Amino acid sequence: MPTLVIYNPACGDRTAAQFFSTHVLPLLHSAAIAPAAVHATTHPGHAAALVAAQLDADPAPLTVVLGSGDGTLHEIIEALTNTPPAAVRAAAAFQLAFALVPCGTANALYAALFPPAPADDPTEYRLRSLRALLAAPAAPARPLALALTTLVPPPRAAAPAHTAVSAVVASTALHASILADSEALRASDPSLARFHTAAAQNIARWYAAAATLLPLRASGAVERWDPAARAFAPHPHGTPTVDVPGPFAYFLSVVNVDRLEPAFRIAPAARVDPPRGAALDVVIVRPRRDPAVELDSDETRAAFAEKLKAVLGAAYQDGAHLLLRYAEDGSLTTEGDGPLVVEYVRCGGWEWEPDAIDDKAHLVCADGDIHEIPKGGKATCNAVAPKDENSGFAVYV
Ligand SMILES: Nc1ncnc2c1ncn2[C@@H]1O[C@H](COP(=O)(O)OP(=O)(O)OP(=O)(O)O)[C@@H](O)[C@H]1O
Repeated sequence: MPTLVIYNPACGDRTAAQFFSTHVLPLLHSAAIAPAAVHATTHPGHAAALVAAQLDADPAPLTVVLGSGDGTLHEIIEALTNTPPAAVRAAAAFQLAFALVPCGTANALYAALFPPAPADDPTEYRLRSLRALLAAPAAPARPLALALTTLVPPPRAAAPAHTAVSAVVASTALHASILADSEALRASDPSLARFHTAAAQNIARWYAAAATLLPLRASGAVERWDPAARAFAPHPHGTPTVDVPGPFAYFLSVVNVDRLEPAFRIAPAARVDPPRGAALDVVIVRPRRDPAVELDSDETRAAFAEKLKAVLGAAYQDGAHLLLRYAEDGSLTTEGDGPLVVEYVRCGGWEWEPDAIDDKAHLVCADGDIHEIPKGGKATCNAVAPKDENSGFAVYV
């Protein structure tokens, strides 16, 4: 199987080149793996073009040793899914297996596949996927599910639908707004502090939209997490789709991961109770479930924003946000049997139809890329899995 080595020298703290020359390339050499080529990317889109060129020249199963964050991985997966190289189209299937070397800022997929422990040696920790490649075929690569989000224009619109491809996250509401605003702030604030600025700008916002959850292919139902039983159970309102009226504060789905940063375990069951087949774990917060929310006013939204901050803070406490409930007065508690603050569901997909008047509800985030739903349109997101173990994308774990 040919092996291509690609790293993004500009990602994270910009140390990928040094890490590759000091650790990755010597390790490949000592394992007698001679890469077909070693590339440092020079611009956005470069990694995808390099992989496409390799697959066009030779559509055989390919291994890519990839030094990057989630963004470069996303770029390769989206490009190959939406526009497979001609030779791959002719072969009707391909397998691309990654050995990931985390060099980005968040590295959500890597952190989910290799949850960090305090005792980890930092260098060895970053070499775990590469070591799994070297141990293959004892440990074959693990297939990745994908979330395909189609931005559907209104009926009779001239523009074609666009499909975004995620290997980590597909979101709307707060998460999409933070990503969009932090990108706009990048020029004035290149530090990570821009994410906090963007969060503060959006935390009190509610998003006017209607969502529908689509059933899992495996069970034919939408499932809802029961924190007391620590298990999913069929959603009580499933028929088999579940209508979820807005407004929303938070709406985020993940695929392949239980976390978006090493400690931010927003969808813990994705690891402790992984889905069988293609599935999305969706985390929803809707302000109208809060007994203290009666009127919609600035004060109400400001008070609810504090609760949302507490929810997201609890996600850093080993996924404790799923235990939060409303007391009768709307305060947050982990006692009693009040309504759960977070609705955590597992489903085959979702639809999101924003109200025309709410511009921010039209934003969709796919692995960090921001897309806009055309006015009068909607977003439809579906989980898909490789059709067999010899096709699609996989990661050495
Ligand atoms: N030489 C380059 N210069 C600038 N940008 C590049 C270069 N090569 C790739 N890119 C782009 O850099 C972007 C960010 O890369 P990546 O996601 O790998 O790192 P990150 O943002 O630091 O990490 P994470 O996604 O884990 O937070 C990608 O969208 C990619 O297209």
